[in-house]
Amino acid sequence: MTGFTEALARLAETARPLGAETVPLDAAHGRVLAAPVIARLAAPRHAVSAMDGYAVVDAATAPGVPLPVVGEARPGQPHPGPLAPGQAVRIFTGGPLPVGADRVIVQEQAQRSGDTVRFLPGYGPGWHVRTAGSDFAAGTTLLPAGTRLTARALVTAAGADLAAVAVHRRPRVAVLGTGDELAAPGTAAAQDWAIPESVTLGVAALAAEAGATITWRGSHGDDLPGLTRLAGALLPGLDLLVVTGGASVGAYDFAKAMLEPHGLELVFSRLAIKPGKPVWFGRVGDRLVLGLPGNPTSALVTATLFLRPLLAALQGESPEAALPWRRLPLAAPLAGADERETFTRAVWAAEGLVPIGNQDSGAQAALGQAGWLIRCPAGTPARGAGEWVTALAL
Ligand SMILES: Nc1nc2c(c(=O)[nH]1)N[C@H]1C(S)=C(S)[C@@H](COP(=O)(O)OP(=O)(O)OC[C@H]3O[C@@H](n4cnc5c(N)ncnc54)[C@H](O)[C@@H]3O)O[C@H]1N2
Ligand code: MOO
Repeated sequence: MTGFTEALARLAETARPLGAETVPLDAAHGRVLAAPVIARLAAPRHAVSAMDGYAVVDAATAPGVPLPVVGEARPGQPHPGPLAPGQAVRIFTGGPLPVGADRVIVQEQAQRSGDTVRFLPGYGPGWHVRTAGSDFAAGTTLLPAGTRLTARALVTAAGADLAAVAVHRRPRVAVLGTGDELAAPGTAAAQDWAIPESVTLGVAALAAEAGATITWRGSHGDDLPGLTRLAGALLPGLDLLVVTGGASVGAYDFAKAMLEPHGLELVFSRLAIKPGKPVWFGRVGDRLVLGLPGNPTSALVTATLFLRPLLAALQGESPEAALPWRRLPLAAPLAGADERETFTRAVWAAEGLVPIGNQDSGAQAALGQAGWLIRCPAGTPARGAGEWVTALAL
């Protein structure tokens, strides 16, 4: 069986970034840059005031000495002329510093009387000037390619005076659940032996959160010819097909078999991880296919561990960035791992991580509570409260 780290490496090698498109900044939130953001102008463009007050020539200013106020500077509206030593200009935050001025004294330290102003003793020490280019110079690379555009990064891109950015195309993803027993949520109670089809909803939501466009989501019974036809219909419009269930060794596990007539080439199959042993990944031509177990907890844990990095790689982002492991303390004992690397579901209590009591890979109630996954490499012994572990937010 293949280990977790090796499986992730093979997945990252197989997934090439999708092509680029240009989108306006309004539509760029959450997208991954295909080209760097380079500043089209400097910020600030000119020396500006950082406070509301008076611009002066420092060497010609002293406490208590009245200075004539010769004009006003506001953001976007400079004082037209230069400032002579011994003069002051009323200035507001962001206003351009008049030529000749080198300092701003805040208005709380000023006494204005008609057209003159005098300053209180101890008006220093701040000069309150942002020099031209002190944030960034024109031509500076502000965000490298591969950056996901967060709310914060959008401010940087807009501040660089870009109207639009080049980003990788969103992966087109279909999520197909398999199983005769599956019924649409809300309809299972009325059918003998049916269970609500819960998994594709969560997997599709996780994929959408990671930047995918969900082109199709649904389920199909365990009928090999029907599944083969459905896969054939879905694949041409996709970058990635995610199949849930039918991944194990049972007589009705058709997830891989349905793709064989379409030319499935497996990259890995069966992993030394718990949960998630039946996870598999492959290619059908230039389409990718990821198989997740049908058990709900297994499916969502393995979607976190494999689908998130896969979608990151398809969007030109580092796959490692999709799994930000952290070192955190335990607040309760943690069982050890056998020969399979184990991912234990946990919650965060005030003092640290507490493993959830029900670790069944078919669980749905415990899955809804779990906020963390604790990673235990194969052969890790049991650990106690206060020890530190590697964990990932789910
Ligand atoms: N003899 C063996 N049996 C099993 C093995 C094995 O190695 N040898 N592996 C086990 C492991 S581990 C897992 S995980 C499961 C996963 O099997 P499948 O991926 O083939 O999943 P299914 O059999 O289709 O379903 C398992 C379980 O989950 C329910 N399910 C499936 N799809 C959904 C869905 N969309 N929504 C809600 N629930 C779903 C299904 O009804 C089953 O109860 O295999 C073990 N067996
Ligand atoms: O590997 Mo299965 O996902 O343990 O239950």
